[in-house]
Parts: sequence; structure tokens; C-alpha cells
Amino acid sequence: MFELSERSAVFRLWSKYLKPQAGRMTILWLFVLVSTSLQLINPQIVRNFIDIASGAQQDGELMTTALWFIGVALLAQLSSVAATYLGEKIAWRATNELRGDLMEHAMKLDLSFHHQTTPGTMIERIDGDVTVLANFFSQFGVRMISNLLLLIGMLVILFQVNWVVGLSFTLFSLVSYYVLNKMRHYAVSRWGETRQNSANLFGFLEERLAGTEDVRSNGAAQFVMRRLFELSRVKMRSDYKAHLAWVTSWNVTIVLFAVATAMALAFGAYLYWQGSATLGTVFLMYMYVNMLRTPVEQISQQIQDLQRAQACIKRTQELLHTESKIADGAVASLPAGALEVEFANVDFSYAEDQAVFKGLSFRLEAGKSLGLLGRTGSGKSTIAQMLLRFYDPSSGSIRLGGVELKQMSLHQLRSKVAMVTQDVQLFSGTVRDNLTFFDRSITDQQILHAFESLGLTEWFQGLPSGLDTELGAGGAGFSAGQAQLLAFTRIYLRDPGLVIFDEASSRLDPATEQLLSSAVGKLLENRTGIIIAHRLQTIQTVDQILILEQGGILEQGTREELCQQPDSRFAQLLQTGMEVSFA
Ligand SMILES: Nc1ncnc2c1ncn2[C@@H]1O[C@H](COP(=O)(O)OP(=O)(O)OP(=O)(O)O)[C@@H](O)[C@H]1O
Repeated sequence: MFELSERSAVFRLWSKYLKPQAGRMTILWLFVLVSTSLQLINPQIVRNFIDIASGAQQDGELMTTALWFIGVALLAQLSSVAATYLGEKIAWRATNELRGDLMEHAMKLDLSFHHQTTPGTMIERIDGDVTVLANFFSQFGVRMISNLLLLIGMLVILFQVNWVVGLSFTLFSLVSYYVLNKMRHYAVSRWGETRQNSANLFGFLEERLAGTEDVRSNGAAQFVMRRLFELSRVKMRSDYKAHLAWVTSWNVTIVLFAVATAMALAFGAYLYWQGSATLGTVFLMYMYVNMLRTPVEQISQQIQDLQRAQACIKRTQELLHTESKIADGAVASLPAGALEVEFANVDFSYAEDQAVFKGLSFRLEAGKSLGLLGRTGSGKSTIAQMLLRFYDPSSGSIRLGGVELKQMSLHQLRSKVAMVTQDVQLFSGTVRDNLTFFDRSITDQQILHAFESLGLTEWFQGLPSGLDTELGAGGAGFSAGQAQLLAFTRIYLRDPGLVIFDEASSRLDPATEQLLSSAVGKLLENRTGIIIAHRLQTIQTVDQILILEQGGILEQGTREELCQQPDSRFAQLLQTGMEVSFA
């Protein structure tokens, strides 16, 4: 855990994200100050107007005063609109940059971090917290100062009218600030509860809808509905309390300021009868007291925003200071073409007391292919993830092309190693976008050439709109087999030296199966390949076979070597069928 002074964290954020917008910030301040001053001036013009109209003031003309009023009111509104526009713009720029930095940082963090942090939490960090910071970035200082100035200005003018009036409304402002803060605090804690209950309900719905097949096939619909009603009931109760708290705080505010208006009118009537105030001055007092509400509310709101922002800044800084367990290396150039893979005495565990590998050693020559077999949980996928350096071994070393992975730059490593996972991730967008990841330097010709080289041209021609075929969210509309074909093409375009293929365990139709196995063959030409196999058919053509068991290697050799040993696990597999033994 990092330990940072909160204040320095705030200044660091401000200086990083607001300094580049210093010019805009200055203009924003100007607009806010102009709008505040004009708001203070306008009631004075109204006073003059009333005093001229009632004959209490001799010099001055009604028409000119009215025009002044309109002009000042218009200018105040325009400055306020301009300040809002600029404030929003500054906030968006700053928060977009912060969001980008957080996302970039999150993508560099190792997989153990991502396994411990749910996607929901990450969304809350990268978007939720940053959205809260938006107001704080652009508005906090400006709104605090301008509202304080407005409040002080109005109280000073009220003191000038009469010191008792000034003192009374200063006390009133302090009391109403205190009450508002208390009410708001109460309402906010209620809202916090409803947000948590909403999150629980949404999380429940998302999980159940995603698993709708299992829910229905297991006859669990009744259970789901029952739980839904329970969660809805909890949410309804907290919503009800939150709304009640909000309505109460709203009404208390109305009552408070109604009392203030009554006080202003009573003071006004008294001073008027005494002859120490004109009708215009009474109205001026009335207007200022009515206007008091805005700065008092705004200051209390800003203080509350500051408290929320502090919590968000702390979490944001924590994320930005979380270091990846995977340190970047320096070696930035590996030879072109196929790369040799070597595991030397590798120990690894996800959790401290549960070793996945103990002293795992094997070597795969450059350009050769390895079929990786083993029971579920024997560590096949872990080998692939370690080769991509999503995890580092606790001891021993892994080398690629003779270079230790830890020494290698991550960028170089991940451009040299490619993996097709069991569950290929496709994104909503066109087939082209899914192949190039929006890299516009990859031309359509290159993509078509990749299809041709992998023997997929005919398949590609069957797509309704070719490269422009749209995929739904999560690749909806494409089968697992088709997704793998796209993944192969992605890899072909990147031209890595090592390809790891985690075969889909789901059954594919024979035509797609045939297409896939021929594409695998073509993809592996002049590359080193590791195939995590779930079917014997897939490893018919591999050069080496390695069977994992209990943290180490059970058997290793060429297909022929293993077949010639009748008591080998591989020979048994051939006899019984792999699915039976590895089920
Ligand atoms: N992120 C993780 N955190 C903790 N333990 C994990 C994690 N991923 C895998 N494991 C554990 O590590 C062991 C090896 O898992 P791995 O996924 O590599 O096996 P596998 O042979 O690929 O299995 P399968 O054939 O089911 O895909 C298993 O015991 C698994 O439970």
C-alpha cells in the first residue's frame, strides 16, 4: 500500500491534468468573477429603479435604469453560460486524459491483479471515480471562491444597510450551512446504500441472464425469480428511504429560506416605518436574502464534492501506483523466424502452498511443434500464459530464442508470441476491425493474402459483407470455430515466431474442423508451435508430445516413440480415446 499525503496527491493531479489548460482556466476564472460581480450589482439597480419610481430618489431615469438592469442581467447570464461551457470542456479534457492513463496502466498490470479485481471494480475505478473527479477538476476552486465572494459581498451590503440586519443574516447563513450539511450528509449516506443495492441487483441480473441456458436447463428459474424479488425488495426499501431523506432535506431548505424571507420582510417593514430605509432598500434586502440560498447551498455542495473527490483521488492514486509484478526487460530484438522454447527447472504456483510446476524442464527446437496433453488442471494453459509473461516462474528460467523472458521487452515478447485461446475474444465491429485491431496501416490486400495463405479464401467469401461484415457485441453471430479462424488470421498478420494454440474443447462441425486443422498446419509453417490438445486428432502431425501430470512431465517424446511403448499413457490414450482418460 502506498502512503501519500492527500494534499500533495490533489496538487499533483491538478498540475498534471490542468496545467496544460492554464489559458482556459484563466478565462474561466474571469467569466466566473464577472458573473459573480454582476449578480451583486443587479439588486442595486432594482433598488434605484424602485426609488426613482416611488420618488425617493430624484436623479436618474426609469428607462435608463431598466435598460441597465436588462444589460447587466444578460451579461451575467452570458458569463455564467460561458463559464459552464468552459468548465465542462476543461473537466472533460482532464478526465479523459486521466481515464486514458488509468486504462493504459490497468492493461499493463499482471494477470494476478486482474484476477483479484473484478471487471465491475475496474469500471468503477476507471470511469466512476473519474466522473466524480470531473466536477472537482474544473469547478471546485472556481465555485468555492466565487460563491464565497458572492456570499461575503451580499453580507457586506446587508451590513451597510443596517448592522443588525447584516449580523442576523450572517448568523442565519452559518446556521443554514450547518443544517444543510447535516441534511446532505444524511441523504448521501442513504444514496450510498441504494447505489450498493442497485449494484447488487444489476450484478445478479447480469450473471443470471448470462447463464440463462444453465438456469433454464436446471429448472432454476423459480429460484432466480425468488432471489430477484428479494433483491428488489431490499432495493425498494433503501430507495424509499433515500427519496424520503432527499425530500425532507429539500423541504427543510425551503422552510429555512422561507424563514429568511420573512425575516427580511420584517426587518424591511420595521426600517421603512422608522424612515431609515427606502422602499428600494427594502426590496434590495429581500433580493439579497433570496439570493443567499445559492452560495450557501453551493459551498456545502462543493465541500461534499471535495470529500467524495478525496476518496476517489485516493483510489485513483492507489491504482496508478500499483506496480505490475511483471517488470519490463531490455532486450528489444529477437531474431526473425521460428524461435526455440526452453523451460529450465521452472517452479510456479498461483497460491503459495499449491505448486502447479515443480522443476519443469523441456526444450522445443525452433520450427518444431509440440502437442501438450494432460488432465484438466495439469497446467497446460499456465505454460502458455507463462510464455506470454502473464506470470513469472518463482524459480528457474524460461527462454525464447535463447533469451530469458525476464530480460526481454514485453512489447517485443508479445509481438513474437501469439496465442489462440479456447474462447477467442471478438469485439463488436467489422471483421476488418477484429483482424487489425483498428491498425489502419494493415491493408485489405494484406488481409486477403492472409486468408489465402491459410486456405480460408472460400470461407471468407461466404461472409455476407466480406471484411465489412458486422459482428455483434462479444462476436455474436460467429461460432467458436469461426472465431478461431479469425484469430488465426490475426496471428498470420502479426507474423510471430511462436504460436500457441489452445484448442477449443467444444465440438465443431466436421467442415470447420477440417478448415481449422489445415489452417493450423499452414500457420505453423516456419514457426514454432505449441498445441494444447483436447482431441488426439489435433496432434496427429506434431513433432513432439508432452504429457503433464502433478506439476511435472509424465511422458515426453515423438509420437512414434510413445506409441512404441505399450504401457505409456499415450499408447493407452490411443487405445481408449483421449476424452475417456482425460475426462
Ligand atoms: N488464476 C488462477 N489463480 C489460481 N489458480 C489457478 C489460476 N489459473 C489456474 N489455476 C490453477 O492452476 C492449475 C493449472 O491450471 P491450468 O488452467 O493451467 O490447467 P489446464 O491443464 O490448462 O486445465 P484445462 O485443461 O482445464 O484448461 C489448476 O489447479 C488451476 O485450478
